[in-house]
Amino acid sequence: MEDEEQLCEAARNGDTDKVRALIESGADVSYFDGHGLSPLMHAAKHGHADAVKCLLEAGAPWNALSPSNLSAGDFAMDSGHQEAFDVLLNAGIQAELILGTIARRSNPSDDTDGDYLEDRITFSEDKLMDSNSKAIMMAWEKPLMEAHAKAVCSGGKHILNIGFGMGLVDNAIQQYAPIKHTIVEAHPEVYGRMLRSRWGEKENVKIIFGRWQDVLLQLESYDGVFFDTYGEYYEDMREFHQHLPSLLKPGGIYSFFNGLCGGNAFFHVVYCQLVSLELESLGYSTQLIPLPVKDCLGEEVWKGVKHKYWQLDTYYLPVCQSIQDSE
Ligand SMILES: C[S@@+](CC[C@H](N)C(=O)[O-])C[C@H]1O[C@@H](n2cnc3c(N)ncnc32)[C@H](O)[C@@H]1O
Repeated sequence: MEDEEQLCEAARNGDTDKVRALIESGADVSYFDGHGLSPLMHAAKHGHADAVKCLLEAGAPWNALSPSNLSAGDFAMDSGHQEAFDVLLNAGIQAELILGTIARRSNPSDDTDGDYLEDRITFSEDKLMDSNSKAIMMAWEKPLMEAHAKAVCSGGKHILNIGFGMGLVDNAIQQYAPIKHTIVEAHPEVYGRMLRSRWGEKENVKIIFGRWQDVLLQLESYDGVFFDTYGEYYEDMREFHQHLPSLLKPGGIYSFFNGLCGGNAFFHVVYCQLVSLELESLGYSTQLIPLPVKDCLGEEVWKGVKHKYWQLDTYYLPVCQSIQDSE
């Protein structure tokens, strides 16, 4: 048997001494066997936390995917192996904190947002699409947007929403009769549609047309802030978070669309933790409220949509507030 096949077998059996010896003799830790599984996936699937540690230390990629798009962390999670899961989660968080390989902008000149904002977009009753048939916003998210609106409106009557899209969250925010409801929208066609549907005439609404990055000086402090843009990266959201201390009043609530890595359950957990840690470093606590979404997401929803941006059964709605306020 090849060294790598032996490595998979040792990982599967939790024989850490053998795993170590094979690595020392040069076995490739990033090998995939005939089923497309790596030694790390075998160790994770069988809950051998020590073997998982050993393989990670030897450079096994924590985020490699099997042919069915599962990572080692998914295998540990699905089989209920908490210790192996925790080791992988920690490895994922550390790696993403340093490298940000999954959701971060890899090339600073790759300005997707710039392109998107110059694109033609298509409106229909149940979705808003970009020129590449990718969904900017979809009607199945309505209950989620209603829950976000409820959360951000619970802190007071001055509300800021970044990204109008289909106006689902803004319609829901209006139900709470805010004194002032500010909406920032950057796409000219979305903005045009807002004006045609008379959003600009509502007494309590102020529309600011432009990228949030470019209109920060026009913003004030709010009791509730919601962030949901499109065509941006995790890095942009992190940048937005740097402004929270001036955007959010004491006692205010912040929430954002939590679509981070919505195609893979384990990567999503990694990013939920990562964003919570990053917000914590800015002085905010994050509560993630689980909302089941399986029932509103049949296959037919995605007809004609190129990228299925959400594939998980549960949505975790973030509710963030200043740690001082929550104490
Ligand atoms: C996912 S949609 C928002 C959906 C909205 N939450 C709803 O309930 O319908 C994202 C919106 O953000 C806008 N957008 C994208 N980048 C932006 C930016 N940098 N600043 C402000 N708006 C932006 C897009 O044009 C789009 O209308």
